[in-house]
Amino acid sequence: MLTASRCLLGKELRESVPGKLCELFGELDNGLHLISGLLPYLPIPAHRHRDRARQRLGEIITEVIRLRRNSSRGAAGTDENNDDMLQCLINSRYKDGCAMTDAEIAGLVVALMFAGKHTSSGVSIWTGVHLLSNPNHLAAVVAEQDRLMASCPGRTDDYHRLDYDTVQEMRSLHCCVKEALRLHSPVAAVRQAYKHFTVQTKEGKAYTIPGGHMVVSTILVNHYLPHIYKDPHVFDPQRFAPGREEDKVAGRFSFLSFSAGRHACAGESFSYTQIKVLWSYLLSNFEIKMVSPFPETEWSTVIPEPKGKVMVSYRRPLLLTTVVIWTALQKRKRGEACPAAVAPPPIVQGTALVRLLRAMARDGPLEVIREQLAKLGSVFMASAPLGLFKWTGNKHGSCNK
Ligand code: HEM
Repeated sequence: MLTASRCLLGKELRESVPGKLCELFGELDNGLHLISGLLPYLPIPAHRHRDRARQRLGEIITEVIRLRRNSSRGAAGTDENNDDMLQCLINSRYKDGCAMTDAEIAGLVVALMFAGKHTSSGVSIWTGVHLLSNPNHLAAVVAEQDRLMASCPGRTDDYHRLDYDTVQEMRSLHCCVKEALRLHSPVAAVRQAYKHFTVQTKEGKAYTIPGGHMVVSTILVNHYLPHIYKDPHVFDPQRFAPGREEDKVAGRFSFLSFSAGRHACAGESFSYTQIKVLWSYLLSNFEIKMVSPFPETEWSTVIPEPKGKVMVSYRRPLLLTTVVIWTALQKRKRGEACPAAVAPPPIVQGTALVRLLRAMARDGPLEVIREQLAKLGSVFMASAPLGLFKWTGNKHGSCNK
């Protein structure tokens, strides 16, 4: 919700009313029952709450649109400071040169937020569940994170800043998200046939779809066809890697999670980026283990999410390391005795120094940390086999082990 609201609705709403937005979108969710598909305005409490929330959302968003339109640059429709979807829609023009009304814009951004909410969160959870249950794939993704973070262009100023290009390079993580999508596609594609047409099965049997009929593409069934996907029930992200590319085996309709054709999902690229940013952040900062059993699928909801709670345990070794060493640095600065040895947990190994600086950079400007290190004149030594991380030898001579 937070990343989507920043990208789609803009920084005003992301920063000023994030809790309120979550609550209002939650009310929209609660108004989505199976009966809503048949009788969307049935006067039941869930629908009343939904409609009230929609109205409130409309008011909040149109207020932002009004402020932007009235601001000097917003009035010209070219406010480059607002790099979000809301501003794109404000700036857009119909073919006859007319701008969209505030109500149209508000309706579109609410629809976009809603289209991506459960789909992306469901796939994020499935991606995590599969990754945490497959140590080999998890190790490959973590190694990819380490490699890409080490060469991320933003690292000197703010080591942890992810940029768009780096996210696009996360091939292993991308394949894992795609494989989670294949196994747990959240949406079915529904189309109306305008004129009759014939389809043929691979055995050569022909079926005619009469014009006017609704056609539901059972994406999940397609994704488990063994002549397209080898061992279709197995989580195997490598099936999308060069050389195998099973998502192309049956032509351009082999992989259908985002549907296809003119009305394919408009948010495909955004979803991948969002889910990858989320897992990149979690995997770079936490050691996570799944402690609940592999979840079953909840088929009774509109979007099949994991049934029940998925429980994980997590710890933040970098933070611990940072706190221990940062505290010692501060003591040193004040001229107090510092510990003879600092021994963070065994997780601190080969890339410890890089990771340490990265973690420290989050607590304060890197310049300050560099200054601290220079003042101290310390040498950090990573002792990988023992998992110890010590500092030694400084010009004051009091701390040499
Ligand atoms: C993992 C996440 C997502 C999945 C699996 C997904 C899947 C789909 C599918 C299958 C359709 C086509 C439905 C049909 O053919 O009847 C669709 C349509 C659409 N999606 Fe998504 N979606 C996701 C995320 C998003 C996001 C984040 C956005 C917006 C930011 C979005 C915006 C849309 C829109 C606007 C359409 C309608 C396109 C049209 O009718 O022309 N989706 N999505």
